[in-house]
Amino acid sequence: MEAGTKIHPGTTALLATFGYAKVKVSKRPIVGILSTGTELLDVGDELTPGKIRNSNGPMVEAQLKRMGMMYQSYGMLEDNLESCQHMVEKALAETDLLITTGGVSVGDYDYLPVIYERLGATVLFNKIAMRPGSVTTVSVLNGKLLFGLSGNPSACFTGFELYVRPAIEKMMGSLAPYLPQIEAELDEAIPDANPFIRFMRGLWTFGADGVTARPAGFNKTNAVSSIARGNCIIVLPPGEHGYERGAKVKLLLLGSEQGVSTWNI
Ligand SMILES: Nc1nc2c(c(=O)[nH]1)N[C@H]1C(S)=C(S)[C@@H](COP(=O)(O)OP(=O)(O)OC[C@H]3O[C@@H](n4cnc5c(N)ncnc54)[C@H](O)[C@@H]3O)O[C@H]1N2
Ligand code: MOO
Repeated sequence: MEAGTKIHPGTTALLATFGYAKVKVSKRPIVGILSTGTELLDVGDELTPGKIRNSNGPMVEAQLKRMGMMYQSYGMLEDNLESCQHMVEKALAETDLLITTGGVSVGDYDYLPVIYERLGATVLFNKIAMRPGSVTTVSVLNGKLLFGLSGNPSACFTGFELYVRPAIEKMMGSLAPYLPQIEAELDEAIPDANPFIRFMRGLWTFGADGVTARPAGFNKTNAVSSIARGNCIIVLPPGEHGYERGAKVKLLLLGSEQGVSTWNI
């Protein structure tokens, strides 16, 4: 088996068959997660005016778990420059890479860009011509990557799958770091046009017409329900027109937790 091959039940069986009880593997990096925002409440807290429960922290943890990764959570922090900087420094010292959510745009209380500057981190990019997740920022300090994901849940989710996931896979020497990609037909029109490439939470199915896909519900950047219902990301290239039903699109496939109700074999 080639170095960089993922060990799954089939490869485990092959190794066992040929007498390999132990093999050399890549070390899994430890990932730090920090959610920022004065408006954030813990999952178990009662909602109060102007507050919102922290869904990004648990979501990113679950995205890492789905990849089989280990993580260290640094919880939530209010938008306070000193305490956020202190926590970023602590987290960087204790982990191999750090994911932060929120506070990365141009608002008065968006402190991550200032923290990167104060720490002397090299910003690799701080704007991407895509929707959602345009504010996704990646910097590097002493060889450690800092992923500044958007606070908006759909943008945070997308930023993880498009940028964090392949980076972690590469760190482990993976030969196939990107989400699997297939082609499908839209079974619902997406009428609005967008000058930027869009990565839409979608739902793919396999039926009489082959593989078809549709948006997984309300698809705004602040939406959480479409992340919950989606099983793929529909890639919509930029343009002056929307997409008709039947249009061919590319899909990036997410985990396969969602089964089907019946088989038609
Ligand atoms: N002048 C400009 N303003 C903004 C731009 C721009 O280009 N120019 N881009 C907008 C875009 S697009 C996005 S996305 C947001 C992202 O800003 P941040 O990443 O700094 O995120 P926050 O402002 O901290 O939060 C955005 C939104 O998400 C909610 N949030 C934050 N953290 C969590 C969490 N852990 N769980 C659930 N929800 C969370 C937060 O309450 C806000 O509603 O910037 C735009 N502005
Ligand atoms: O980064 Mo913002 O999510 O493009 O919506």
